[in-house]
Amino acid sequence: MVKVIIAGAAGRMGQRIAHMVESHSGLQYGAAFEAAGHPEIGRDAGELALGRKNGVIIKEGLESVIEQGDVIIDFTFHQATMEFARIAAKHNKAMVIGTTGLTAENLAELKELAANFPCVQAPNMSVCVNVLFQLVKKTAAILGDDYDIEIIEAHHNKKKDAPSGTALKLGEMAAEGVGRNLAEVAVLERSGIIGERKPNEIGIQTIRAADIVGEHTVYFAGPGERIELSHRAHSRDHFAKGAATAAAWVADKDNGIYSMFDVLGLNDL
Ligand SMILES: NC(=O)c1ccc[n+]([C@@H]2O[C@H](COP(=O)([O-])OP(=O)(O)OC[C@H]3O[C@@H](n4cnc5c(N)ncnc54)[C@H](O)[C@@H]3O)[C@@H](O)[C@H]2O)c1
Ligand SMILES: O=C(O)C1=N[C@H](C(=O)O)CCC1
Repeated sequence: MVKVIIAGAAGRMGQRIAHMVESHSGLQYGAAFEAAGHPEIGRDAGELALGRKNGVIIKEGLESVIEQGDVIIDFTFHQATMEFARIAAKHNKAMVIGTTGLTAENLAELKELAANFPCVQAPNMSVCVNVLFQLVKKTAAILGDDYDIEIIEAHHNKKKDAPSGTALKLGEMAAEGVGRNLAEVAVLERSGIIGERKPNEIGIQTIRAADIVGEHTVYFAGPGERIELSHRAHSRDHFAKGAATAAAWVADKDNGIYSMFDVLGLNDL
């Protein structure tokens, strides 16, 4: 049985991950922790997330629970994630990182740290979104340079990072498909007299509203017609289920960075 430590256990994702860990036959809810000063510290994590006590008390900080689990599942905030990755590297504990908003510097440091622990890192852990990533790359490769690529994402009004990690990954996959570097062609905002659209741009636009769980559409628009590839999340459960699947998968892997393509066997599509 793989024992899981849930970071940010009182958060929106932390609570849904508790359900998916409890219902996974190979996982056990080992420990839970929250940020210093969080009002749920000291509370039974099961009572909070599952509606029944499970004896896992929400503690303060990762160091206080690091020996109580085998895999840390982290859906928190990018600076906290990096702090946890440094601790995981020190203790050789596996990690599943779903937190988005990691900078290029964060990702470079994570890659170095992962020489000391096995780590699955992905901006979206849903099966359908990971299939969509591959479909977008294939579609971009088939249609080529004659089609304008634009991405729109919509999320709830509590989300802190923009564009979403998923939208950025969709942009990367589309860019790969047409042989471009997203960092060179991404357009994240348009306002004023901006002139005509450059043919190689990949636009990514953001909507934040109410309780939208997560929606992404990629446009491939040519003269007189377009394809729209969309994913709409109905709940957070498919992200949480993906995180649980990744935790069970990564527990016995060699040190290094893995993606959900590795976990789901989607690399060779
Ligand atoms: N990869 C995916 O599939 C996926 C899916 C959904 C959300 N996310 C990402 O997960 C992250 C969290 O999303 P959310 O909606 O659950 O946010 P949230 O704000 O509801 O939860 C985050 C939790 O982390 C806790 N936290 C912050 N700093 C901490 C620290 N230093 N130590 C311990 N706990 C800390 C907060 O107190 C909070 O409870 C975001 O980056 C989001 O984009 C990823
Ligand atoms: O609710 C969020 O926050 C989500 N974040 C991820 C992202 O930024 O792509 C995945 C979808 C939900």
